[in-house]
Amino acid sequence: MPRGGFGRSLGYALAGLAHAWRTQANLRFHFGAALLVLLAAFMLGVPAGELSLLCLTIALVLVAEMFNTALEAVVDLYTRRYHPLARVAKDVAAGAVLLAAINAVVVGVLVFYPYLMALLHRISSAGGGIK
Ligand SMILES: Nc1ncnc2c1ncn2[C@@H]1O[C@H](COP(=O)(O)OP(=O)(O)OP(=O)(O)O)[C@@H](O)[C@H]1O
Repeated sequence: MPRGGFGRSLGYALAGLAHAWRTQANLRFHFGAALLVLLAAFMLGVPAGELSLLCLTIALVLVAEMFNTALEAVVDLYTRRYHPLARVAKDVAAGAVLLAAINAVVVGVLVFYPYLMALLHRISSAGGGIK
């Protein structure tokens, strides 16, 4: 049965996601790290506002990775030979992913720091109580 415009577009978008997932080890790594971060946030009781910030930050990294993959494909479509502009395009796209990843580390430290400190404090207080 032929799909309508929206169904077709959704299918293409999902195919793009599946292709990136299959071919990009970095995307799988970032996704796995994101799941661990979200799990830790739930366990530490990080509230919804800060959880949203973490989700936005994670999405920024994954979206940058997807655009990097798309740009690599376009460059490779244009030329497989060495070209200084091809290098610039790929390096700048990779730099964008790096920036997003550095931002994610900074946001992660800022969000998790007080919760980790509180947890350490609780653990050390409990240890003191046992003596
Ligand atoms: N056609 C080209 N001309 C010049 N330099 C290129 C070209 N293709 C790749 N490079 C250089 O090699 C680097 C790696 O390119 P490549 O396409 O292998 O990206 P990658 O990040 O290794 O890909 P993937 O994300 O699929 O692992 C680029 O960042 C660029 O510096």
